[in-house]
Amino acid sequence: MSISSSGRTYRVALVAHDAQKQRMVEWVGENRDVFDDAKIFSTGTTGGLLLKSYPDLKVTPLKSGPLGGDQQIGALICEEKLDALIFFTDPLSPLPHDVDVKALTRLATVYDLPSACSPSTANLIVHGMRDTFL
Ligand SMILES: O=C(CO)COP(=O)(O)O
Repeated sequence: MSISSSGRTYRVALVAHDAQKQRMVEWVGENRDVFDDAKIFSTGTTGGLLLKSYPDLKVTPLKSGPLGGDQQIGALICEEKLDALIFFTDPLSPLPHDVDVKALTRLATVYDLPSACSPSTANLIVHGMRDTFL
């Protein structure tokens, strides 16, 4: 059964910091039933890796995170063009664009967008996606 069988296409942002990128690729692979027909927005490097592993996914890669990609995803949240944000963050490394990361997660809260910063919480969101959209 496809995600759009409910008549709606799920719109999700998938973002991962470097130390979490491999986990993100694996996690998407584990949840292909949810993502096969979803409209996916990603920061540049994350999106490139997802497309390399799964060329048939509908991924729109934006700018790389440190070059404004987080802010582009934040803009999509403000415009209410996303249904969820899955952002595998790296809590153990300093980042040059930490303020952008904070702004992005803050906007997800401002707009009460379902969001997850780790795989276990992301699993709960895809569980909900299956219930709502499959
Ligand atoms: O830095 C990021 C999010 O803050 C991710 O960006 P990339 O996917 O371009 O590495």
